[in-house]
Formats: sequence, structure tokens, C-alpha cells
Amino acid sequence: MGSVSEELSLVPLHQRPELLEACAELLGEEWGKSRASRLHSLQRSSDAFPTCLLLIRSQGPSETPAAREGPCELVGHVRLSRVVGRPHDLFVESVVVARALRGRGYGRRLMEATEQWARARGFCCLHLTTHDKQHFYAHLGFVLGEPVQSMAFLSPAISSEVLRLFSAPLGAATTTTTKPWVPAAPPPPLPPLSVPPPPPPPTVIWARGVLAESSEQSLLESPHRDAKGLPIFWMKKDIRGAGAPSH
Ligand SMILES: CC(=O)SCCNC(=O)CCNC(=O)[C@H](O)C(C)(C)COP(=O)(O)OP(=O)(O)OC[C@H]1O[C@@H](n2cnc3c(N)ncnc32)[C@H](O)[C@@H]1OP(=O)(O)O
Repeated sequence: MGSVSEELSLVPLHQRPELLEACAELLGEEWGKSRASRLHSLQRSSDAFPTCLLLIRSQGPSETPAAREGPCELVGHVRLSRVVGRPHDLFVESVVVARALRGRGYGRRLMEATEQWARARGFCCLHLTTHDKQHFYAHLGFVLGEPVQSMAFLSPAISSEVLRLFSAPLGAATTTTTKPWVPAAPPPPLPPLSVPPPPPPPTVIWARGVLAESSEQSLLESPHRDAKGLPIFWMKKDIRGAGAPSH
């Protein structure tokens, strides 16, 4: 008999459909909304995004293979979506750890496993928004960032071809057109400069980008608002080569 250990795994919800109800309950406890709409959203999880990832824990003899098919407890959830115009980025949302398990390192494990999952699939950067967990994410290596458009908010009625064009690198969409490409007429030559250009304007502290790299102070106040007008922090993390935990 081997020792009994706790095993944590990150699994896509669509590979563990029996956890659908538990997952809807976990999200419902935190954010409410109708059970039906939660189930509907969770059932959209697929390898082609949005993807709902579950952190699960199972108890078992330590020498057995990962108990991925056996009984387990749902620890946490995260949803990943593609980002419009940024084919190597993902948008992270609905990060939640079961209430009874918070403050024990599972939130960190959930985010680190999510980074690993995304990196293994070739993604380079994670984006998210938060109303009040900016210090948690900063602690895990996220920095303030600029708004991006998540595909999760686009209508599912949009065809996959249109989404593919959205996620293509800038300029790539023109290569799919069936019409022959006709070069545009060259722009007229610029008149010679008679006066030196004006100096650049002074740095505006709340300008995008400047805010992103500024001090801890900016984690206390955000210039961004959500659809309801509440302050919201945009954060991002470059996950290339971030193999080691960010302690
Ligand atoms: C993008 C979004 O989805 S935003 C929404 C975020 N989710 C929620 O608000 C839902 C409710 N909250 C939760 O589910 C949890 O509290 C979570 C997911 C935010 C954190 O999960 P927990 O399991 O409690 O966090 P965990 O114990 O792993 O903490 C990891 C580290 O972050 C630190 N930490 C946790 N919460 C905070 C916080 N609010 N501020 C600063 N640091 C924090 C911990 O001290 C710990 O530090 P250490 O690893 O150096 O010891």
C-alpha cells in the first residue's frame, strides 16, 4: 500500500461533463445569474474556445496514474477565450476557487496551471479584468495593461470564418480575398519641412501604456470603467518562458 496524497489536475470541463452541475454551482455561489444561463455558457466549453478549465483534486494512492477519471472534488474554475486581433493572446475570466478552500494556495495553483496550459499551446500573453483582485494578480506577476476585445463577448452567431479573420495577425485578412490585389496609388510627396516639428506633448499620467508601467500607486485607481460604470483594472502577463512559479 502506498501513501495517500492529494493530486491536483487542470482539466477542460468538456472532458469531465459530470462536473457541469458542480461547476455551475461554484460560479453561481460567487456571481449569481440564472442557473440556465450559467449552464448554457459552460456547455460552450471546447478545445476551440472558449475553454473552461477546472482545477480538481483527487485522493488516491500516490503510485497510481493520475486519477483523472475517478471521483474528485472541484476546487476552482477559469474560462479562457481568444482575443480579437491578437492570435497569441488569451483572455482569462471567471477565476474562482471554492469558498471553503480559499487562502490555501489553490488560487495560485489554478493560475499557474492555467499559464502552463496556455504556454503549452503556444500562447504568449494572458489578459484579464478585475474590479478588486488586482493585488492578487499583481502578486502572481500580472501588470496593469490596456483594454483588449475578448471573443467571449462576440455573438455566437458570428461565423467561425469571421472569427478566424478577427484573430488573424493584423494585415493577414487581406490575403484571403478572392479579388486580385491592386496596389494603391503612392501618396503624394510630402512638402519640404520649413520649420522643425513641435516637441512631443508632456507625458499624461493616465494615458494608456504609461499607466500600465507606472508604480504600485496605480493599482489603487483605474481610469477604466466596465459597462456599468464601475472602475475596472485591465491586467496582463507575458507567459513566455515563465516556467518558474512567481513567488
Ligand atoms: C479575472 C477574474 O476572474 S477576476 C475575479 C476573481 N475571482 C473572485 O473574485 C472570486 C472570489 N475569490 C476567489 O475565488 C479567490 O479568493 C481567488 C481566486 C481570488 C484567490 O484564490 P485563493 O485560493 O484564495 O488564493 P491563494 O491562497 O492561492 O493565494 C495565492 C497568493 O495570493 C495572495 N493573495 C490572495 N488573495 C489576495 C488579495 N486579494 N490581494 C493580495 N494578495 C492575495 C496570497 O497571500 C497568496 O500569496 P503567497 O502564494 O505568496 O502565499
